[in-house]
Amino acid sequence: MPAEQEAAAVPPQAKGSWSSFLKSMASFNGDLSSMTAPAFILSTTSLTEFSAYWSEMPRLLTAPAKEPDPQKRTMLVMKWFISTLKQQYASRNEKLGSEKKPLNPFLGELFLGKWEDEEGVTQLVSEQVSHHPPVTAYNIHNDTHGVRLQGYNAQKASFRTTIHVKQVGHAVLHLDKYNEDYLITFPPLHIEGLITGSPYVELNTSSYIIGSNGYACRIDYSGKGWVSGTKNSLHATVYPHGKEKDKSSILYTADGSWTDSFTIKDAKKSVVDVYNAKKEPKTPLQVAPIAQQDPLESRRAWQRVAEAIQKGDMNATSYEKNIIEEKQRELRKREAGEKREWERRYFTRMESAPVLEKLTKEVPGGSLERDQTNGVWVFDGEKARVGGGR
Ligand SMILES: CC(C)CCC[C@@H](C)[C@H]1CC[C@H]2[C@@H]3[C@@H](O)C=C4C[C@@H](O)CC[C@]4(C)[C@H]3CC[C@]12C
Repeated sequence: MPAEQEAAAVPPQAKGSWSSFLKSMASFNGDLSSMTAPAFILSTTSLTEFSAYWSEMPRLLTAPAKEPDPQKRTMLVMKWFISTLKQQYASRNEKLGSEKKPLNPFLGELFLGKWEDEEGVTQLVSEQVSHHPPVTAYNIHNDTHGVRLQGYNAQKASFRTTIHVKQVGHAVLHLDKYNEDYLITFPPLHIEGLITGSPYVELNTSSYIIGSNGYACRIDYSGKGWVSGTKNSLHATVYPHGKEKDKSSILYTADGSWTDSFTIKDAKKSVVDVYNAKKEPKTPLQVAPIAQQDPLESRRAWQRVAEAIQKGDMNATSYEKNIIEEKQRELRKREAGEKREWERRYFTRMESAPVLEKLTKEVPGGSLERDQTNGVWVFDGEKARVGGGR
């Protein structure tokens, strides 16, 4: 990297703090929440909000529920999943010019909202169910089409020339009409552009979608690389369980870019669909005005921190963050004294999860990794009915 190109995107007054940040990464302990980043890279959005990326185009989420053929349904689940990647991994870069460090949610933090469009109402509940390690759980459901997505995720990071993140956890898409489940695993990622001060996410290796209908999908990710390759590329295949390596069993393929467009072909290599991420219309998420939100709701709880970050006032940011952290420490102390755990508002830790366990066995090297997510988390409909409110 030529010296003059180094940290080119870093504001002049932040060059010192960016190089200190890069140096501090050499002793990074893998805990993303404890990473102290310079002000210009801080986001005003909490990780609990990221759960909304799963359904910004409800039409694609509900499409599999309308398809009677199980192979095509699996292909439509694949199409929806790939369509969410741009929002999940590239939207901050596109909107803000670089990836940012999200706010680290506190235990019990909530993010609630809904999408209303021609698909009916699609409801979102996102809750921080664990602080050590940080785990976010979510439930997204559309009763008009009998579609439910629930999942939880944690991140395990390491530093080798850049930040590498392994995602732990999974999501399950359930279709009522076919009583079908699709286990979704998450791709590992790494941060590019760290040296130049304009970080962005690139996805690595592969992730899986395993249907209880006997079909599965593997998505391979590749990026620009040192010598060749194209940014944000993917190659995906749909195949019957156990036939991942058998080319003659491939039912559908998808090739292209998860930030631009990809083409889906059938077994005869005929084009079935071309998805263009730049043209697909999104439905805006509706979130209650801050004044009407529960005190645990993300935008209300972080309001003063977000204002301080926006002003670039680091002293006020630390002061306001400290108030939240102090309150959390007090709560944990009280719970320890009373020998009880924080009561999650919408989710419950499950001792046994037979459907998940069965589908996980179909993922090469798959395991539920309960110890890394403080348990297996499921949406608790009864809790939501009794105390969930909105
Ligand atoms: C920018 C850099 C200097 C700081 C590192 C920030 C780091 C903690 C952020 C960067 C990207 C974030 C990913 C994000 O791309 C998307 C998702 C998908 C979502 O479903 C779950 C959260 C996750 C994995 C974010 C975690 C925090 C990441 C790694």
